Amino acid sequence: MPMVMSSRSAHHQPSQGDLDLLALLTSDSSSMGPLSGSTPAHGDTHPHGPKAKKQLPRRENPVDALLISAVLAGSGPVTRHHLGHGVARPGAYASCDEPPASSPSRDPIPNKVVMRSLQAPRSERLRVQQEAGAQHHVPLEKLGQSSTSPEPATSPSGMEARSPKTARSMSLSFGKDRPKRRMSIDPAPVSQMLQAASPNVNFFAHAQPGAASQTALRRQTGSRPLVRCMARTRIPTPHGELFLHLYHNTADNKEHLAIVIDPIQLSSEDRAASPKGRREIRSRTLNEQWREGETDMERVVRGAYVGRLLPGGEGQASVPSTDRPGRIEEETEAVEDILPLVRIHSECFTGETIGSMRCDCGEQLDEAMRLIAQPQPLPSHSRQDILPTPADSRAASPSSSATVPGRGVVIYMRQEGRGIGLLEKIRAYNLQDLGHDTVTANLMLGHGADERKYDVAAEILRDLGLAGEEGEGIRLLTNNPDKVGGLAKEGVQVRERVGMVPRDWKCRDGGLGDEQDYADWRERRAGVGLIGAGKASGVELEKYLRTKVERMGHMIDIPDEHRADKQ
Ligand SMILES: Nc1nc2c(ncn2[C@@H]2O[C@H](COP(=O)(O)OP(=O)(O)OP(=O)(O)O)[C@@H](O)[C@H]2O)c(=O)[nH]1
Repeated sequence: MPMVMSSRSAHHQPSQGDLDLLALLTSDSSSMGPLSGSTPAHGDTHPHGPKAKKQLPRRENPVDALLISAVLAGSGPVTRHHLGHGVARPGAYASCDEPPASSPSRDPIPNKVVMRSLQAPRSERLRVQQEAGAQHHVPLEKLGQSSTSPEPATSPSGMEARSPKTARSMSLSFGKDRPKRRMSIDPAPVSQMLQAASPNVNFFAHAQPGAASQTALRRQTGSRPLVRCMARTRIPTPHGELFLHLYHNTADNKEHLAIVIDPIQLSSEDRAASPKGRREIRSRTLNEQWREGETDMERVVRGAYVGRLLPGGEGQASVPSTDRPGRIEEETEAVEDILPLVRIHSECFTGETIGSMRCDCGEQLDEAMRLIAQPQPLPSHSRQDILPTPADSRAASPSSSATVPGRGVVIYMRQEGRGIGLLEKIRAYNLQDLGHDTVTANLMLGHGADERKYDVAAEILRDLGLAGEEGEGIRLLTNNPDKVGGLAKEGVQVRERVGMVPRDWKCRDGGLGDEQDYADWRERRAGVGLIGAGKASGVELEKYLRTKVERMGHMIDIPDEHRADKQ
């Protein structure tokens, strides 16, 4: 109901209209006639006549007569929206449209009913909020030192071995001119800054949306796709701590991953036990400065730090050099070291997540991580006939002086179903249940036997400094000749291939000893899912493995008892 009150007299004599209105509103009757003698409402140019309302709608809610009286006795033209602050007294908020109470144009009104608003208008509250925010706000450049300052030419090598000239200690909270404060003290501006810096879409799509521009990006680098490590974080696993890296690229919209096992980055014991001159496995694109004025806090949150982060964030991590991250510059003499062990692993939801035993993908992922994390004999001490024991794999540091901490990476490619995707793989499984093998099922669905490509994986290796262009090269964990050829074609130096033997075959043919070894394996199971778990086995797995060898040329010998002609 409109509550524009009739004009009031300066002495607060209620008009007849006011009294009529009061009587109407407080009356119990539902059949009142038109108001008699009412004066027009404020601003209303139509006197009561044929056009005037014959009846006012019945109010369902009881009306507080005292409230109405108070308004009538009070101030000037007021709507109910302004009711709360229309009657000014010092300390209350004045009517929005009227001059302030101190204005000489306003007459003091004796005996006015005082109605104080406990809440300021929204605009006023926002203004106060902003002022308060500004007082607590720390400029972005103060949130950690800006990364625009020149980096030392030398790069840090790790948390304990770092020298002051190679690594600059970092306060995660504030600049040097302020006393150190924990970053949790002031979360609001930090989160604003981090949210503004968040790359929540594909980096390359964000930078230049559209397929055409992605093609243009590729042209800039020849035929090679661009990759960028968007973030990295430490993950503790049954195989030790590792760093998970997430990549964007220009070739597809998938988020490929790199699981980096490089214990010297996190453990001083492993660093001491490693050959001098061992280079940390770090992403070049992650370590780069991404924009002018990027703060240390932004870099830390995306994982571009050296060392280990601790609660409070102070004193342990440092910002890496952007030119040659992770190298121990003081070491000039080349010292013999193991080559990084690399696995290019293709996503397999069924095998890795729900424990399918149609394939050995889950076991392979676990086995690859286990093998990379194991202490390794130096090449000159290499004893191919001795396989490390499960006890070795549990040990945090090398079990003998002839071994050094392992290192390497699993590149986890989102190429589900050998590149055909999960939907098509599920359909292929139904064909397999009808008796076809994995290759035939793919072909029947109109796919290639294997549709994977290795260009993005090669670029990720290059980004991690593992493509071998600077002399090192890798050992590749695979039985698949296409992987070796695919990476070599992309310029990766594969110095050695290391076979992946299914655990079931190892246990049975004595390669790992006997069932007792397998029992040990099960014992060390500490993770959830298949990581840290045992072996996959079963008739369907046997068939799958045989197909890989017999139809896809995988370079592994089928044990006698598993050959089809022996069954
Ligand atoms: N299309 C199809 N893909 C499968 C099937 N079983 C597993 N995969 C996929 O195969 C990929 C693993 O590749 P494999 O050929 O088993 O092994 P590989 O990686 O080429 O070879 P290795 O390096 O020796 O292990 C994963 O992407 C799985 O999702 C299947 O029956 N059909």
